[in-house]
Amino acid sequence: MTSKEITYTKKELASFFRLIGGTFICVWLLISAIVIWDIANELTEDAEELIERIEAVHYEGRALAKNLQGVSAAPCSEIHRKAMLKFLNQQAFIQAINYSAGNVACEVGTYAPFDTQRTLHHIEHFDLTINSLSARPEDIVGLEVNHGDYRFIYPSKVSAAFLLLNVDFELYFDAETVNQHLIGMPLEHRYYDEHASWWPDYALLVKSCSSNSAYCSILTYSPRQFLGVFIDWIGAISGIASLAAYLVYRLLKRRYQSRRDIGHRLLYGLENQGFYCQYQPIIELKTGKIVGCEVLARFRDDFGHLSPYHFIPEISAIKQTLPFTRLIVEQAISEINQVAESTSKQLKLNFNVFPQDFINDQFWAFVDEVSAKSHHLNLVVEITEDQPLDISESKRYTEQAQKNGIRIAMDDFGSGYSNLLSIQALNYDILKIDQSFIRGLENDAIVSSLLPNIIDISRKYELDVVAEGIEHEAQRDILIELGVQLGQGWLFGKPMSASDFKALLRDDRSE
Ligand SMILES: Nc1nc2c(ncn2[C@@H]2O[C@H](COP(=O)(O)O[C@H]3[C@@H](O)[C@H](n4cnc5c(=O)[nH]c(N)nc54)O[C@@H]3COP(=O)(O)O)[C@@H](O)[C@H]2O)c(=O)[nH]1
Repeated sequence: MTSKEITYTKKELASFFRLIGGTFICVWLLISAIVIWDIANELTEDAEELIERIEAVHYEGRALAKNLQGVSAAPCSEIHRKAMLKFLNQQAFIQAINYSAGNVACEVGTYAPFDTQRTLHHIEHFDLTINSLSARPEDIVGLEVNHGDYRFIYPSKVSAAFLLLNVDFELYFDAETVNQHLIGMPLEHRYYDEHASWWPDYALLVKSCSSNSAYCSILTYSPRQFLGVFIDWIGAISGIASLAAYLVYRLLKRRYQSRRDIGHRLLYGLENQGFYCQYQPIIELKTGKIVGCEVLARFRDDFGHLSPYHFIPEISAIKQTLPFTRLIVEQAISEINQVAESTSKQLKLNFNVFPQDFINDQFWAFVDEVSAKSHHLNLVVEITEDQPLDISESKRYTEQAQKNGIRIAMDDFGSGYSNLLSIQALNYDILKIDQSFIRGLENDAIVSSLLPNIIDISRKYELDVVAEGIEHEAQRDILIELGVQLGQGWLFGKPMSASDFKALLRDDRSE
């Protein structure tokens, strides 16, 4: 994985999930609008269809009645029956004609007697009788229409037209003087008996009136039906959305976890200002004068700070020592060169190098390049022998660096692999005594008893000595007595920002 792929922080994850939530709500609102629009469309079509059917029945019955009234033969005579049969054959819907007046009765066509009859209202000399209109189409027997002494029987498929899908409807006659309910559920009575008053009567209502006649229909979609459709949609969408959200969550979580991994944090930090510099003053012990500083790298990101003891070995493990050192040194030179310039001082700038980079041409090419720009600085490369050094290789680079005015310090002398052989072979300029020798110096700690010998060695090899980790004045005084020229430690200042270091330099009255 490259560092470019690792881009998720806690904040980014939160905004990502907000985005998913927002998208989900928007999609849901859009779908809701589409569903409502679709249901309203369907209702309108059904309402219009209902009107068309009732008009077709109305006109056919009316025309037939007119024709039959023109037959002058005696009711139920042979001629009358033949005429009824002839007219019946010309009808699109009517299935049977029944004549009944006084004690004369006859019929033509196929006619199944109705079990129950519900007579609807008288409209324009028309009596509509719906028989067994029920919610189940297979129960419908038919539709019976009365006109004077004639009765027309329509087949069940015509009645079925009134049983519109799954919606509540009302068909009514809306003439100037009459407003007559025909079939269906009268709107004004709907739900009032069955439901609590807070429950709305309908969620959607569509009205359609004929342009040829006074028939009108009203179709409504009850809240329950509406809810049912939504629940189906919610189920489907939520299922898909939950699955998608879960997959995205897994993906982000995996990335987030890998992002928390220290190696990834450091890689990301190298490209995104995760590292910054602090400076610890280096002091001339006798005078207290600040002669320079050591740059110490720091790291922080959205997950918090990491100690150098934690990230330095990791930088080495992920093979980023050179890019890391370049980043730190470039930043330090830029900041401290400015400090030196503004305080008119020539300063030592000590920086640490990994042993594996010490024998790398690229590293030295970089040092040459930056030293040319650092006019107010004397660069000191500190090398820790926490890994064995290839002495013969290192010698070549040490000599070249020294020719270029760069001084070489052995860091943390007395710890790691640092040894006397290396001092002899590598021609160092400076020896930095590890702080373990300074700790307890004022109390005659055992390790401190080695100090005079270390100082003798440094004299023998003409090395400057810097004592690290000086915390107390007593330690400083003993070191001065032993002849140590330079030192650093909390007594003089903890690692600090460039601006604090500048302020410290300005306050330095030791000169
Ligand atoms: N290759 C690089 N190594 C680096 C770099 N920056 C830091 N380091 C190495 O990390 C180790 C830990 O460093 P740090 O936590 O910054 O500790 C240093 C000082 O803060 C600390 N110190 C200084 N004075 C005192 C003191 O009086 N008391 C006390 N208890 N601690 C003190 O000691 C560390 C000094 O570091 P060094 O002189 O280099 O030994 C450490 O090994 C750093 O080298 C980097 O940029 N590159």
